[in-house]
Amino acid sequence: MPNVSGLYAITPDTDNSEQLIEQVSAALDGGARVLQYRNKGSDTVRRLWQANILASLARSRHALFIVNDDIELAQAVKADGVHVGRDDAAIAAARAALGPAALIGASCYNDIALARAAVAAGANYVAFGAVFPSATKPQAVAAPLALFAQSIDLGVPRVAIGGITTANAGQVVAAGADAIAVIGGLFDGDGIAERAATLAALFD
Ligand SMILES: Cc1ncc(COP(=O)(O)OP(=O)(O)O)c(N)n1
Ligand SMILES: Cc1ncsc1CCOP(=O)(O)O
Ligand SMILES: [Mg+2]
Repeated sequence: MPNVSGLYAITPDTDNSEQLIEQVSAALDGGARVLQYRNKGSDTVRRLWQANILASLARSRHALFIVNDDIELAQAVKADGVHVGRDDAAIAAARAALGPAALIGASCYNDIALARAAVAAGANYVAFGAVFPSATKPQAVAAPLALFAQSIDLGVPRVAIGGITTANAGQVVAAGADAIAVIGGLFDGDGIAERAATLAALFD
């Protein structure tokens, strides 16, 4: 089964679909290997429309497409998988709905025991964060980079998230993260393809 590694782009939450498509195309052109659709603000119709377009964009670039939180939306757009956190569906429920081939990612915050439980429950990758303060999610719990050295034996890819930029991503990769999940540090401002290429090259 393909799994997550390298640059993991997460979409900014927006109703502006035209701009979103341009931004995501640039991130994929730059080398993002995984794309997560994360939208908590738009209505159901727009979310379905955006997710469908982004799923085909990701597919055309051979990148994995993951939907945040929403199992039904992941099913509707034939996503590669879903990402769930503590306020979302249980891993077992996601697996039951999406089947054995789906990629299920689990947020584990700063908690290795939670990561071990997530793997035991069938998660295909885990995420630790926020590894740096995040303007996108300022209330996120702080997670030390040491978690990556401590979780080498987990047996699934470990994704870092939170406040990652081209300036600090090298530290995260050096700490042992298998992938870096980025919103603001990738999508804020012009030059998305260039930033994506810089971030992706850290895994070469
Ligand atoms: C790759 C990745 N890691 C962590 C999260 C955060 O998930 P969660 O804790 O459920 O918070 P929300 O993103 O739903 O606000 C993620 N989405 N992706
Ligand atoms: C969803 C999420 N979970 C922890 S931090 C975060 C937001 C990541 O966004 P950014 O890369 O802009 O800090
Ligand atoms: Mg969530």
